Amino acid sequence: MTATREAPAPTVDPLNPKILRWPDIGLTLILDFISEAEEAAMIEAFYARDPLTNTSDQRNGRRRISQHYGYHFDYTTFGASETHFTPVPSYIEAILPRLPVHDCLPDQFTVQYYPPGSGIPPHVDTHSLFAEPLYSLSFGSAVPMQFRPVGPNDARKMRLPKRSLQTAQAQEEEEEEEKAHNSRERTAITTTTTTATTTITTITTATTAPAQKRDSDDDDKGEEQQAAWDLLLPPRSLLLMTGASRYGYTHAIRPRKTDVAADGTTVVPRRDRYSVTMRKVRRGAEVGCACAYPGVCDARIRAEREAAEREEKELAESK
Ligand SMILES: O=C(O)CCC(=O)C(=O)O
Ligand SMILES: [Fe+2]
Repeated sequence: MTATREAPAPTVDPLNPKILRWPDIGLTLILDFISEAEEAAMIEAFYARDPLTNTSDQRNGRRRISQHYGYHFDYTTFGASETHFTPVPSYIEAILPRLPVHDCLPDQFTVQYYPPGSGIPPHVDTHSLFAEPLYSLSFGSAVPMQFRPVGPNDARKMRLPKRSLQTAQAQEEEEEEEKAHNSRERTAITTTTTTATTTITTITTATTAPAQKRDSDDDDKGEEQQAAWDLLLPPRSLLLMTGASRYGYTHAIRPRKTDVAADGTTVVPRRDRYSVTMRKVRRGAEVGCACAYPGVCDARIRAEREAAEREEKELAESK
């Protein structure tokens, strides 16, 4: 397993020591964003909707479970559905006025439960479909989130003609299985739907046969992986991703049952962790992206593809 560096030192807000910033990449972490009472209410609300009657199975299966609120994503129009809307629970509504970016309030919410051993594969939340600020509110227990600047390998893989569509959960299971088989890994990027309501572009791991020769993928992965670092997300903290951290970094939660503490030796068992991902869905003419990371920008990749198709058609017609 590749050792991961700790997050670079943040800038602490001079007026509020609970606000930590990484201004060069647009990342902010606000500690104690919600109270313990709010946290308890959120956990209760999660189980009220998903009683997990088969809890031991869930735990053994180490499956992430998602609940969706607000506007759903419509794959037929490639935009927000105006008809498919799940009312937003009051415990989420209550925190909206407290969010730091007032002119772009989220309207799509994913509550996720991560039993120990579960995670979310490295991904860049789709650029064109969600507005810039992405929020993740953590509750239940702390977990390290792994950030990694995207590299040429990510861009190359995102342009592979064949993309497999599978759920992030299925990928996680695959990852787990791969680990269990103790095989070597190589990277592959697929476009992934977490559910019918959100899209994330995922950089996932796939297995090569143990006997297979090392290829450039492995080398690329090694290089890119070297730049990865872990940011511990304490319970009740709010993470805000904008700029580079939103458009030009992957983020992931490794599917592990334990983590190594900052001292480098203490093994910390994972506990139940929950999060609320909050995004604003782009609509109509707002769908698109002009970020500084065309390599991993779905809007640019789509435009490239359309241009290539046009060219091909023109060529065929001129024959
Ligand atoms: O659980 C989290 O904190 C992050 C989830 C996430 O990255 C996503 O839903 O896109
Ligand atoms: Fe994400």
